[in-house]
Amino acid sequence: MNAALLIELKAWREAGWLRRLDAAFAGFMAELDPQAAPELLLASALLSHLEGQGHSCLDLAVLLSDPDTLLGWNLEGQQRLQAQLQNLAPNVAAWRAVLCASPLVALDAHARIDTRDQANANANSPLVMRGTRLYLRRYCAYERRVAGQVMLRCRADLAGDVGQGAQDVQGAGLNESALAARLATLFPARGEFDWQAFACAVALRSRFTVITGGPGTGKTYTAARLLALMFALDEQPRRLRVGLAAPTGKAAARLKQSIETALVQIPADFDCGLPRADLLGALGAARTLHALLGARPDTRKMRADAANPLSLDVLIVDEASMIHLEMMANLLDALPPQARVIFLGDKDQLASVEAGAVLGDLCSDAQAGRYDAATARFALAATGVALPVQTLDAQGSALAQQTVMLRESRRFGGPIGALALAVNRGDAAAAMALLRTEESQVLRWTEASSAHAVLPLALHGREGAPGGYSRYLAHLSRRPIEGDRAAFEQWAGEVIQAFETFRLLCAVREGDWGVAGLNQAVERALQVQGLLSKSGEWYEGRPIMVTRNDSGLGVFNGDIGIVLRSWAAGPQAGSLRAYFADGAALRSVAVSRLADVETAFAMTVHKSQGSEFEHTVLVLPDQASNTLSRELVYTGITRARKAFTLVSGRSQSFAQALGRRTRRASGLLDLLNGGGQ
Ligand SMILES: Nc1ncnc2c1ncn2[C@@H]1O[C@H](COP(=O)(O)OP(=O)(O)OP(=O)(O)O)[C@@H](O)[C@H]1O
Repeated sequence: MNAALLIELKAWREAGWLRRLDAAFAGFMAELDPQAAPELLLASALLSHLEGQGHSCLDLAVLLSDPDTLLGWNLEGQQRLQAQLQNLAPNVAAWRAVLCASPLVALDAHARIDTRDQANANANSPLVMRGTRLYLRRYCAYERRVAGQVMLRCRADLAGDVGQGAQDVQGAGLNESALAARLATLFPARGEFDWQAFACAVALRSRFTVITGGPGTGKTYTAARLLALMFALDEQPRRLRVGLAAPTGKAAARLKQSIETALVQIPADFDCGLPRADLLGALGAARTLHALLGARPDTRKMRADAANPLSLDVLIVDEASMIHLEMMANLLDALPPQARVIFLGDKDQLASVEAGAVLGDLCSDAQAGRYDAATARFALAATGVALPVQTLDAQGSALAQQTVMLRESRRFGGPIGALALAVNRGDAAAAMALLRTEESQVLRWTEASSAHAVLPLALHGREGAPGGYSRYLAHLSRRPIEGDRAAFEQWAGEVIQAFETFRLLCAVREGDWGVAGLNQAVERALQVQGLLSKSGEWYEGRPIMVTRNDSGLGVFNGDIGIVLRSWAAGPQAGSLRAYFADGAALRSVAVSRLADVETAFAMTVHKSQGSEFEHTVLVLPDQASNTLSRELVYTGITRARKAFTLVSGRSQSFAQALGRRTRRASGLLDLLNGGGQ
C-alpha cells in the first residue's frame, strides 16, 4: 500500500498540488520506517506542504473535516485526496492513535506551560503530536518556547524597576500616583477612555506588551510617549538601555524616524529625567531583528540567545505581524529575564511569509479586550477613566491583560481609511462602491482584460494621482555633473525617495499579472518611452529588492535600492553600485557583489509590509488564486498614503479575496490559554 501511496504523492507533485520537497519528505519517512502506516506518509507530505504555506502544524481535525479549505486544491486534487482518505483511519481519534504508535512520532502531552522542548522523551523522532496537531519537531519546540516566555513575562513582577511606591500594582512596585500624574501630562483628558495612555500604563507594569492597531492609530506615537515615561519614572535614567528593532531594514529606519518625530512633539515641560537630546541619543540606531540577534549565514543559531542575552532593559519592536514563529522564539529567548519587550503591529495585516501567525495568535482577544478586575482597577487609577464595560471579562487570560488595541485612526480619516475598514469587515459591496464611486479621486477601480492596463499607471500615474515612476526617472536624469560628493549623495537620496512614492503591488509572483511579468513589462515600456536606458541585467536606475540577508554586505531581505553610477571626480561617473537609504545616510554596494536581488518596479504585497507609498496600485490576477485573501487586500490598501488604485483582471477577484480569510494552523493559542493536550 505504501508503494502505491508514494506513487500517488509523486503524481500530486507533478500536478502541482504538492512541492517536490513534500513528496520527498514522505519518501524519507518511508525509508526511516519501512513499516510506517500510510496515514503517517500522507500526513508527512501534507505537513511539509502546509509548512511551506506558513502553517506551523497539520491539524488532523481540520484535515478530516475541511480538507478543501485547508489545502485549496482544485476539484481533481480534492477528489484524489478524498479517494486516499477513504482507505485510511475513519476519524481523528483513530488517525491520532495510528500516528502516535509510530516510532517517528513523539508525544508532547504536557499541558503545563514550559519553555523546554517537551518532546524530549523521543528525541530522535522527526515529528511530534500535540493534541490533534502534528508538527515538524522544531515548530512544536518553537511554540513551547514562545508560549512559555510570553506567560512568564506577562506575569512578571517588576518590583523595584520603575519607581517605588506605596500603592503597588500586582506587586509591580509601580507608583500609580506618579504614573497617573505623568500620563495626565502626556495624554490630556478627552473625557473618554484613552487607549494610548492605557497602553503605556500596561507596558509599565509587566515585561511583555502587545500594542496593536490599524495604520495611523498612533502605535509609534504611543511608544515614544511610553519611552519618555520609562525614562521619567526610572531612578537611573542614564543607565536605561533601550533597543528599537523591526523585521526589515526599512521598517527599522521608519520606526526610528517616527519615534524621533514623536519624541520632539512631547510637551517641553515634561520631565524625562534627562535632557531631550540625551534621550534621543540613548535610543541608538533601530536595527533589523536579524542584526539585533546576530544572524549568521548557514546556521539557524543566533549569536544572542538565553546564554548570551542582549544587553537591553527595554526593546520596542515594530511591524510585529511580520515576525515568524522561529524568529519570535529566538527573540524572546535572547531577552534578559528582567527586560521589557513591547511589540507594535497591525494584527489584521498579512502574517509572515515563513511559518507562524504569531501576532494574530497573540492578539486573539485584542478586539474584545477581556480585561479582568485587577486591570480595570489599574486602568482607572492610571488614566482616571474606567475601561468600557464591554471590554471586561473576569476570565481574561494573562496575555489579554497585556494586550491593547488602539481604536482611532489619526491619519486615515478619508476614503483610504473607509476602504480599509470595509475590507476588514469583509464588506465587499461597500468596498467596491467606495472604489468605483469615490469622487475625490483618492480611490480608483480599474478592471482590465490585460495586465498591460497597469503600464500607463506605472509610467505616468492617473488623474488625481499623477506621477507613477516618471517622477523618480525625472530625478535620475538630473544627476549633478559638476559638484562634490555631497551633491551626488543628495541627488542619490532624492532618487531613492522619489522611487518610494509609487509602487505596483502584486498578489502573485508568476504570470503576466505577477511580479515577474509586470517587472519585465514596466522595464520594456519605460525603455520604449525613452525614460530608461537598459543595457544588460544591471543598468543605471534599476530599482532592486534584496531577497536574502547578507550581513557581510550589510543588506537584508526586503531592502530596496537603486542602481546608480558611483560618484567620481569630474564629469566621469564611476562603476555601477546599488544605493540604499539608511535613514538620512546613504550606503552602497558594488552590483557585482549582489547575488540575491530582483527588480522592484513590482513587488508582492508580502514584501511591501512595513513600507508606505503616496500612490499604491494593487494588481489582482485574472485567474483564481489561493494567495488572494482579505488580509492581502487590507495590507495592500494600507500601504497607500494619498491614493490607491485597484487593477483587477477578473471582476470577481476582489469580492472572492475579501471572502477568504487566511487561517494558519497553529497550536500557540491553545498553549497560551493553558491547554497543551
Ligand atoms: N493622541 C494623539 N494626538 C495627536 N496626534 C496623534 C495622536 N496619536 C497619533 N497622532 C498622530 O497621528 C499620526 C499617526 O501616528 P503613528 O505614526 O504613531 O501611527 P502608527 O499606528 O504608528 O502608524 P503606522 O501603522 O503607519 O505605523 C502621527 O502624525 C501622529 O503624530
